Amino acid sequence: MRTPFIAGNWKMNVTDKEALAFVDAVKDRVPSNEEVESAVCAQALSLKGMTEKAKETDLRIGAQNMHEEDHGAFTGEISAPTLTSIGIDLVIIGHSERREMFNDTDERVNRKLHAALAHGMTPIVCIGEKLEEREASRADEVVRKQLEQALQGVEAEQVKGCVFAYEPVWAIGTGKSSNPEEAGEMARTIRAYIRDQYGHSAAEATRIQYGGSVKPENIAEYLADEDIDGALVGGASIKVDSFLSLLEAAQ
Ligand SMILES: O=C[C@H](O)COP(=O)(O)O
Repeated sequence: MRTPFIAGNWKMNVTDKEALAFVDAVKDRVPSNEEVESAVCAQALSLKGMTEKAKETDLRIGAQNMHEEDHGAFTGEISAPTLTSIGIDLVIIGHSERREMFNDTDERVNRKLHAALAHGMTPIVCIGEKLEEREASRADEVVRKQLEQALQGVEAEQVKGCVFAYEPVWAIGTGKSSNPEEAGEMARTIRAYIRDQYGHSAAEATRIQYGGSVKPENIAEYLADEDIDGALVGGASIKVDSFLSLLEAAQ
């Protein structure tokens, strides 16, 4: 039985002051990790302060991205050793916005995934098709290829600790959520791929989130599917009440 995992991805929408106030407001109200795991992924600047406030609570703080190298001349980037040194062990990798706007190619996603695993971090690996790919009936093929490339050289034991977020690009921030049946079918495609490549126990341990216009009103429909183990939520994770409602619906 996989514990549901609800992660907020605030993108660039929450200031440091707001981020700290959010942690203060939710930290004693999130469910226990045995029931639902909860996390928020914030801008890098806020991570240290948030982590200090969330210490000894069941709210996990994560990064939205990191560089694949441990150090070097990469102005403006943030590394896994820097993140782990302040207690961050959760990171989103390959979000479609980064794939689209910041050159996160499949190859870089793979390198970032290796870096996260090498530093003992939990990666949330984002995969998902664009609208034209779904309309051309290529969604499965696109997602399988993203998975195959992201996981090059990753061992079965490591796959167990990965979280995969299926986020159809056309459903992100648009209010047009994927219907829960289609999202469930894709979660099964992802799990079947992992079973074929890495075996039954990796497939059973891996958690698969759905992301794309998830809200308190629709999250239960996704979580009702036995292959959807949580959600990666953008807009609806920013307000305290909305975030807590998402967690409540997952309990
Ligand atoms: O990472 C989260 C996704 O991009 C979904 O964003 P959204 O819930 O605002 O559609």
